Amino acid sequence: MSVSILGAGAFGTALAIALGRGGTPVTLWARNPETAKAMQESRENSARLPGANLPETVTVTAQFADTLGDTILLSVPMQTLRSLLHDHPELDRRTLVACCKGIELGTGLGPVAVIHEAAPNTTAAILTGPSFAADIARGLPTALTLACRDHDIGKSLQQSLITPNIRLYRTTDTTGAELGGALKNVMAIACGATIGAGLGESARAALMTRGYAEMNRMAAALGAQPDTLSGLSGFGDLTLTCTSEQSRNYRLGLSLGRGEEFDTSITVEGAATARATAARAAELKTDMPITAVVVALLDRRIGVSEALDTLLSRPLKEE
Ligand SMILES: NC(=O)C1=CN([C@@H]2O[C@H](COP(=O)(O)OP(=O)(O)OC[C@H]3O[C@@H](n4cnc5c(N)ncnc54)[C@H](OP(=O)(O)O)[C@@H]3O)[C@@H](O)[C@H]2O)C=CC1
Ligand SMILES: O=C(CO)COP(=O)(O)O
Repeated sequence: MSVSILGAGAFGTALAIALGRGGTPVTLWARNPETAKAMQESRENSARLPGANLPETVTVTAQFADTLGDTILLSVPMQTLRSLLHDHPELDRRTLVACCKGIELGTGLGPVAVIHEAAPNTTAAILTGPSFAADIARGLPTALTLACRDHDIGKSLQQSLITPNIRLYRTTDTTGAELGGALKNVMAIACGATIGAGLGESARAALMTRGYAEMNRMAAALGAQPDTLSGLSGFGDLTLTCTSEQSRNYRLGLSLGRGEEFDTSITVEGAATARATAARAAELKTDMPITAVVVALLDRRIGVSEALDTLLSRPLKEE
């Protein structure tokens, strides 16, 4: 069994290291030939995941034709997933596992739905849940969710993708799994902004809890199974991302709260996802006040204190 990983960013590289360390032959595809050559020679991704060595079982290449292994993981940012599939029609008719977390701007779709649209003869799955690339690469223990609507293919992927430090739980609810991974990033921006502005940990706990309720409302509106969001892909990842400075989404929030600039070259999925989700929520007439406030913060239409005031001044209701 071989695995190909398309996208040699922090997460793709970390997954390659974990799988390769477990003895699986891995081909890691970087779109930039110079990046691929440097990684293949130095056995490190110095730009995105410095300090983690690639095992001998991992080959890095920019030749797309070399990357069509038994199992294909797509580890590119959400807003580039459709163009990757469009540029490589040979990915159709295969089993593809999305490793990205987000909602597509313009369509309001998550990764599995985008794969189904762009490569209609594909079996799509998603690997999601709480894990920082650096933790995976260091061999620290993690537990993730593998979601695939086809039960048998999901079972086989679960077997192929476990590693000594990645334990996988399985579900057929791809809608719930992809929503949890996408929306927790929006909540992490809100929580980072709250802490950055010095509004305190009590406010963060309130935001996480009400954010979780908001995530569940959207999940219900889109037909997800009611308990999926209480698992690793929802509650688990929300907890990790809203409380750790390792999270880029949380760090963007911190910068907003402190009134500092943030490096726009860093992948922060929650920004586009907040906008895409706010638009989808309006269509579905689903109340998502924290998401709306995050969009207003990102657009610099309001500051953090005003954002919290907006949330606290909403009509009183039952929990
Ligand atoms: N980092 C983490 O801890 C985790 C990340 N994820 C998710 O993984 C996904 C990827 O994030 P991450 O790896 O961290 O991001 P990075 O910013 O580290 O890397 C993104 C990678 O995607 C590549 N890329 C961008 N656009 C394209 C494209 N059109 N075609 C091919 N490759 C492309 C980039 O290539 P180039 O270098 O040439 O620009 C780069 O290698 C995100 O959805 C994220 O939420 C999930 C769990 C943990
Ligand atoms: O998804 C992640 C942890 O599960 C990584 O979070 P960030 O993209 O915010 O760094």
